[in-house]
Amino acid sequence: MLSAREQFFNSDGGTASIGLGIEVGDSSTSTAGRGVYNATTEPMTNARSWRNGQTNTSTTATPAATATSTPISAQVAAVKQTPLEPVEEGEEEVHVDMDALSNLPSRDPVDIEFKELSLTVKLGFNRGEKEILHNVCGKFPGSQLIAIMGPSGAGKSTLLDALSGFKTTGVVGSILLNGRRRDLPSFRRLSCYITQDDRLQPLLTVSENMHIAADLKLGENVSYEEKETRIEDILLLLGLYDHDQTLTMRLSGGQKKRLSIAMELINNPTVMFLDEPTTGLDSSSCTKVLELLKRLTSQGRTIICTIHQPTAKLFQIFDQVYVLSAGNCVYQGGTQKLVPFLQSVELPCPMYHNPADYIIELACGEYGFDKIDTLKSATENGSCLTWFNNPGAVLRSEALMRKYPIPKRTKNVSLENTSFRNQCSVLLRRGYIKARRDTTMTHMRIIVNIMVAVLYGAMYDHAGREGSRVLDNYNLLFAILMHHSMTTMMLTVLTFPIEMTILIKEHFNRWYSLKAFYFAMTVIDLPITLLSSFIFSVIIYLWSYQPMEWVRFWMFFAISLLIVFVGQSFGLIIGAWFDVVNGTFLAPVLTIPMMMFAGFGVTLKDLPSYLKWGSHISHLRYGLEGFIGAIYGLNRGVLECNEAPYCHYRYPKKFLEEITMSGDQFWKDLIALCAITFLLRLGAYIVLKAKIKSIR
Ligand SMILES: Nc1ncnc2c1ncn2[C@@H]1O[C@H](COP(=O)(O)OP(=O)(O)OP(=O)(O)O)[C@@H](O)[C@H]1O
Repeated sequence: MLSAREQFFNSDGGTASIGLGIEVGDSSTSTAGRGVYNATTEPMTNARSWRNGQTNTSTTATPAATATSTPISAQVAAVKQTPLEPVEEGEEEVHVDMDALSNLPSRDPVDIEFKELSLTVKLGFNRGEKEILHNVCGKFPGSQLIAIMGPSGAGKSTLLDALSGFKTTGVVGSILLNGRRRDLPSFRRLSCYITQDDRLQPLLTVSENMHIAADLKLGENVSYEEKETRIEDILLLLGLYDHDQTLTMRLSGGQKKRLSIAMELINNPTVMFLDEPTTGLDSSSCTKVLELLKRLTSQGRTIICTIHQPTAKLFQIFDQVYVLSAGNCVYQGGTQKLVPFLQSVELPCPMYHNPADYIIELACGEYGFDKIDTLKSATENGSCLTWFNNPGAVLRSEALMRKYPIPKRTKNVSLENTSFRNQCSVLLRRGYIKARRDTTMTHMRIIVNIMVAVLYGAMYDHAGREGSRVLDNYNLLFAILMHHSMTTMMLTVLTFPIEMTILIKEHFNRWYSLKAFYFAMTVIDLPITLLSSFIFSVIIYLWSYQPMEWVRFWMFFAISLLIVFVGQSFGLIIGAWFDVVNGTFLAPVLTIPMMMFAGFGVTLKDLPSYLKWGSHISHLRYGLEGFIGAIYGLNRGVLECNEAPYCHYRYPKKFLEEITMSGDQFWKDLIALCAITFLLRLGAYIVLKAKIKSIR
């Protein structure tokens, strides 16, 4: 059976019935002749009533048909009075404590105004630029829930990014906050940005996530009791109190969305930007999330969301709507004023048609592109305030500036709310909880190291002391290098992009500085790196019968550890800049030249002179040389020869000569590996910083 909308568009030019008791005319360009709302008709608020089949099947709009349906005003009142949708069968009941809201301090409203705002992006080398927003204007009054709507690709997220300050490159035009030019660092202190995808730590419980957020956002000066009270209040308010011990990864989509909001509410932002908070949620969860946001505006918060195509019921929850079409504004004003606006431009909304759907259809150009121009000129690309709920009450810039002055920026004060020391210690705590629970990163690393060591041990049993198996031992040392280098590098390449998405959100919302993140990430990984490398080294060293001298073992372990660090740092650089797919391709490809320059297949002496430089940058070369120094250097004595009648490399010196290594380069190799690790770590930090900058 065709939906009402499909029937509407399937009409073949003449008068067609849409099965709702409405007659429609030529559906392609004109609305003339249709049943339409007039300025005095209230918009339909509960689209479900007709979508669920409570429709009149007669083919003409009759007074009787409308009289039998619930009066629209009654539906509006019902929607407005019901704080939460009744819980349907099988649906989780959300316990919301409205009193908790009163414990959150109120805020002076922040009014956002933008004028002649354009945003241009670069399309890449030699491919020019593209303007996404075209001189749009607008005004988002304080204490309101505002929807940015529009067809896909209209520029909703881009506008949100520009207004929140998430994107600064290519933005031209002015953005005013309570009449004053936006000072981005000050504004970031007042606002938060909640991304469309829930970038949450999956292995932490709701309570742990909230405590980490509180410790990072409120700092040491707020007492533990105060933080507890605030967390409790917010969890009660958002209906998450009963789930505080649930792991985040086990939460439903709606709960995750609410947790994202809860975590940002901790420091009570005045302006909240949410990118598609309803995407992926069922209609009941959508309503709950939007109603919660609506409640939050009552304390002075301005909440701006992008939304695709809300149902009539969701649309009604918003105070104001800003509709974009291909980077231009086609409507700005109250949700209740949309129908009268459409009528004023002679594009009346068909009766029983969700006005939100209709304006999107117009914005898509479904009724002709000339209609988009009409709408754009009627709204003056966002400058027109006529359709605001109460245009007379919208304060002018000068009045706003006096009434609600935005706190000025204090020079040389960092953006984060807490000290570097506090950020590091909280991030280390979070890292510790994650490491304890993360079976992939922690347990598997240990298990894989044990398994590979056992496998190598079985294959190269006795190779370390036997004169006839020196070449086998040489192969083993190179295989160990490859294991240390590749496993850690690939693990980082695969896991860091996920961490990166969380970092981008939290860093933008001023939870911590990049330095603190980087420091904590480096430190938190040390114990597991040390442990897994140590276990590996002990097993393989003993099983392959390497020389039983402490000094040689520590030399062997030191080189192993440094190779792990180099591999990790290399993985970090790749993981910070590239996505998983490209990173997985690039990491092994970049390792191959390092292998070639290691002096393993082709001795260093035989490398062509024009390729010699390669051996100086290859960490595998220093690793191999260091291993050889540890195992065959330090004037090692004559090897046993039990497994063959003739042992060509019984004298280690002979072997060293053959592979053109002196065996006394250990300290040089150690220093070179330390230097490479340091440079790569520094490089990874710079790449990470550049990546974050490039996104913005
Ligand atoms: N960095 C970029 N380079 C090139 N084009 C871009 C870039 N960022 C955005 N765009 C383009 O700008 C337009 C608007 O993108 P935006 O993500 O703001 O749309 P949207 O309205 O939020 O869409 P959706 O609802 O589908 O998320 C799209 O055509 C998109 O392809």
